[in-house]
Amino acid sequence: MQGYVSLQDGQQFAGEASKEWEHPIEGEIVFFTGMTGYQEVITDPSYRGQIVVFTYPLIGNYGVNEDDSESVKPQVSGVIMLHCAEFPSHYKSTLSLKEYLNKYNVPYLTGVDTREVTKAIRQNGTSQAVIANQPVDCSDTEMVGQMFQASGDEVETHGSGSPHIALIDFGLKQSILSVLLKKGARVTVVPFTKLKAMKDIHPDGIVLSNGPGNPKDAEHFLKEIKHLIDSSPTLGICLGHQIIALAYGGNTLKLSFGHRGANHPVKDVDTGRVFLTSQNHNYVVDEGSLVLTDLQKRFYNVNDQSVEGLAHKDKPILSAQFHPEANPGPEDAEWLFDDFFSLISVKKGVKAYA
Ligand SMILES: NC(=O)CC[C@H](N)C(=O)O
Repeated sequence: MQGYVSLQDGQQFAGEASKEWEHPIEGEIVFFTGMTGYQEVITDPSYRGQIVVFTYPLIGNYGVNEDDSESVKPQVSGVIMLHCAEFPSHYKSTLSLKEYLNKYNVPYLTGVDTREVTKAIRQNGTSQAVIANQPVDCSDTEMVGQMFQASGDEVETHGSGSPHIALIDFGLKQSILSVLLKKGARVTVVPFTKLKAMKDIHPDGIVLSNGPGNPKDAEHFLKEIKHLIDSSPTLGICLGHQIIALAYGGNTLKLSFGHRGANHPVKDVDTGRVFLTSQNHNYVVDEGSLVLTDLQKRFYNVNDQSVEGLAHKDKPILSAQFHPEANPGPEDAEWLFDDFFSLISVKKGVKAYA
């Protein structure tokens, strides 16, 4: 069955539809350049409300497994591929990608010239788009804020180790929780809408998670977040990093087409080291706005020089626009969690956590 993805600027791209849809499906269209990692991308809550174009021509060749999801179900609004493997091959695979997407009713197109779509997004910027069985005029569709749909509802504690981390959930990836537990921490996940619970938690450190949408959607929570992180070692990841910048008086801007992939080079201003990172973001901290704040640039993107992380001038606060928890992508930046744990130990006056 014929399917189309229509962009807001009027461009349309044809492919094979996964089924006949009752209604057109809207979303913000973005592209991901990694060769692998489709399961993590599709289930990452930061992609909520987005239609993801996979630029690598063959997707789904190792299937979908029980271990690699970043949340309990797919989060994307739609998927655009050139080829999607019918017969995956991997010892862990339990479903083909098509079976998985169909199981959760996620609309997808195959047979689309994904590189042409990517060129269109690169030329005109990220925009709203529509998937349907016919070309659609979507010039007046508007982006819908997703932050309130992506985070969990309950305050939950995992593990029994140390330090005790409060992980503020804006739509968190399971990998952030997994890395913290792997490093021995006890983690209390606190939905960002339940910050009042923090008064009974007394964590040794705070992690602000990733999440979907515009960081400015969290503006009503900034005062409370600043109050919490002012007195606690803090690590912000992706949306969490952007929220730290906003909380301390900085600004965020929208990139033309975002960074999404598994090989984005980042330079550490402190050490001069360059390392490869996993990324997924539309927004960045406006470097010029940092002069008005007590934050300084700690990392930057080697490709476009944009801000990739911050450190507070006096307080134990660190942040990364990239994903130190990887998944998908390289684990080269996992040491950032160790640096964060060191900030906690210094604050507590002990040598280091295991
Ligand atoms: N992965 C994330 O946390 C993404 C942050 C934010 N939604 C952005 O697109 O920039």
